[in-house]
Amino acid sequence: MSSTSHALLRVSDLSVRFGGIVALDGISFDVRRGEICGVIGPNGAGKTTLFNCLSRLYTPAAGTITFDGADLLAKPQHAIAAAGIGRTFQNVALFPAMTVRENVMVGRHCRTGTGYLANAFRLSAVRREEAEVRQCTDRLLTLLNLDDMAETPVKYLSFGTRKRVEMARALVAEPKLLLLDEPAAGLNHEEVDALRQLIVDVRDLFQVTVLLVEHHLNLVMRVSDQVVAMNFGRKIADGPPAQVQADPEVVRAYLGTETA
Ligand SMILES: Nc1ncnc2c1ncn2[C@@H]1O[C@H](COP(=O)(O)OP(=O)(O)OP(=O)(O)O)[C@@H](O)[C@H]1O
Repeated sequence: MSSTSHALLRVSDLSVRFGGIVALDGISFDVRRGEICGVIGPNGAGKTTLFNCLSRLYTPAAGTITFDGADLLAKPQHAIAAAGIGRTFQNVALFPAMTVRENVMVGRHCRTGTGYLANAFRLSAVRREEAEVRQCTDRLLTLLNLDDMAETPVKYLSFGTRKRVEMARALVAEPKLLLLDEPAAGLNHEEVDALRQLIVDVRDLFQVTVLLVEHHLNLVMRVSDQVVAMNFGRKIADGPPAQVQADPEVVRAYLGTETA
């Protein structure tokens, strides 16, 4: 089998324009199953635009995205989680007054099937489903060391711990691909170190493929199997971290740019 046949995600010739600005200019890359892929690039390179295409917030002007053998662009945004893509947000998007367990349970919503009427009458199928959601959630809280704070409202937790809760909420839906949007933003040095370990543990435990868009070069280089470097909407390098870091075009793109 060729290496490309292992691709869970294939981005081909993707282009996005905002008026006269070309935010993505024919970008292509594959992400292989079970791997951690980091996307880097200086400010304005197009990382967020790419991320927004993958989570179906934007529809590109041209190009295709194939996820798990199917056309991702044919799916509406609300069908993404059920299709097997989970995501976290740059500015943690949890319900602050709800407990850790409640926040994580919300993430299972896309895997539940009972409808409005069944819920209104609390039929036995609903009770069975609730028990199953609770079981999945508790298993995940244990795996991510969140047991002790299951009943704590999220607003009392540190930013680093909230990121862990967000990761748990994405994972409870059993995604095949986890999209992490600048997970290191706002974290201190020790928290970034813990995050690096968490990303590796999550990949190993859940056998999930990870794509992270990140400014923190040190984290990306240490955690990724593959790094895609972008500049001005184009891919300038793609390969193992050491190779991408040493690439003359990547060095040029970052020259004079703060690299965390
Ligand atoms: N909604 C928008 N309307 C107009 N232009 C946009 C929009 N979003 C992004 N752009 C432009 O598209 C280009 C790519 O931006 P994008 O935010 O994707 O880059 P980035 O790599 O994520 O940058 P940063 O690291 O600063 O977040 C930039 O020139 C940006 O100004």
